[in-house]
Amino acid sequence: MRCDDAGVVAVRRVLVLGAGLIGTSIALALREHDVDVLLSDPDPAAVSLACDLGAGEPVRGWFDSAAGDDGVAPADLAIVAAPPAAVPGTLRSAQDRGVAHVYTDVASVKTWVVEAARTAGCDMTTYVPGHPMGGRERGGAGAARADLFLGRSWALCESDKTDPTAVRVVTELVAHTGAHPVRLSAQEHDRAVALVSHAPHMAAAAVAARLSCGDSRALGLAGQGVRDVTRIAAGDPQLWTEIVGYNAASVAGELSALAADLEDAAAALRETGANPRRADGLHPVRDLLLRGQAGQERLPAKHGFGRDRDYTVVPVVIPDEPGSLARLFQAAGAADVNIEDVRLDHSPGLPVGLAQLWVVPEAGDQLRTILAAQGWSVHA
Ligand SMILES: NC(=O)c1ccc[n+]([C@@H]2O[C@H](COP(=O)([O-])OP(=O)(O)OC[C@H]3O[C@@H](n4cnc5c(N)ncnc54)[C@H](O)[C@@H]3O)[C@@H](O)[C@H]2O)c1
Ligand SMILES: O=C(O)C(=O)C[C@]1(C(=O)O)C=C[C@@H](O)C=C1
Repeated sequence: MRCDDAGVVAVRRVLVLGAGLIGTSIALALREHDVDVLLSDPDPAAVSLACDLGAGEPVRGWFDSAAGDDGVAPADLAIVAAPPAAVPGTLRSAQDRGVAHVYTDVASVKTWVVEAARTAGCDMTTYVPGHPMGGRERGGAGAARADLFLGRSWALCESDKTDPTAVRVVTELVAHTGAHPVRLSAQEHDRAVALVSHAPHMAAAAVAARLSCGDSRALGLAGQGVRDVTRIAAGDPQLWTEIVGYNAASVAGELSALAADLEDAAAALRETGANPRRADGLHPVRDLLLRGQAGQERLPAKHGFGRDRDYTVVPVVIPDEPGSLARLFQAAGAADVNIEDVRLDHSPGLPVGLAQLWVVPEAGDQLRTILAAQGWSVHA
């Protein structure tokens, strides 16, 4: 790490402890800034996949060479990217071995993690508790993306014990990922994420859980609405049980308020079902819908100074038959267009699906023209 006269730090070497979705995504973003990244994980397959994806180099064995035992200098920063319950122990062990000058974590809950770290005897001066507000419903290194945090908020929950240089180092990390640092206390953080992340996750799970009772004909009618509302319900139940369990009181409060709103709406609908002519019967329903619309409008489009990487989406209707997606990819490849991302929507029973190809804007028109000329059903 270099620190100039103005106190600006340069992070050169980072150790990522936990090569899953978040650890590998951070590593990929750091590699784009030529930061040296070492990766470690109790699961060797996770490290191997992350390294193959270009996220960095493996630390030999679990912590081996980063421990300083064999003369390797401590990293500028160690990032604990493990599930919340594992953070305090991993941090303490890393600090005991002196693997880095500064430490941070990415756990989705902060009050419990910080208290547990303190109780475990961690050095709180070099530790900056953090939480990037970018993620996905799929875990593991295979789901990692370098741009996962672009334009997102990244909570930093330092205390008055935290060394200001440590905060500067972690702020530099956040800047490398394209995220925007938001400084707040661990308690403020946990109340905020109960509202904007943890309760929404439980609500999505509740909606998705209803689908497990639906018959397949009903599910066959599913459009984009239910997919939008339930996307995050695909997240890892083990991880999310930990997350909401460590933020229990705040999440419970949000869920009770949500349940009360839904119960009011259900009561009004029951009443309307029984007395369809009562003019004011649907007032609670309309009120909830209006408040819902107003709440949704209050969400900032994106936070911070960064802009999401611009992509053009090319929607193509493809037949639901073996090899059609492969042929579509081949056609894009032959047109020399790189597919940055792909989304597939397909309702069971329908003979076609919708493939949405994400490409850089300058390639969009070219891809549309070439695919259409080859007979693909390309849409605007
Ligand atoms: N998934 C999200 O959208 C999201 C977003 C922001 C923050 N987070 C937080 O990031 C952390 C990691 O979540 P993820 O989604 O990357 O999960 P993940 O399952 O993709 O990866 C977690 C990795 O941690 C490893 N691990 C387990 N115990 C460990 C230990 N003691 N030391 C080091 N590594 C260990 C696992 O082997 C796994 O590879 C969690 O604390 C989570 O709360 C998740
Ligand atoms: O976009 C998603 O898939 C997420 O769920 C990301 C999300 C969230 O916004 O709630 C989930 C958990 C995190 O701790 C941070 C971000």
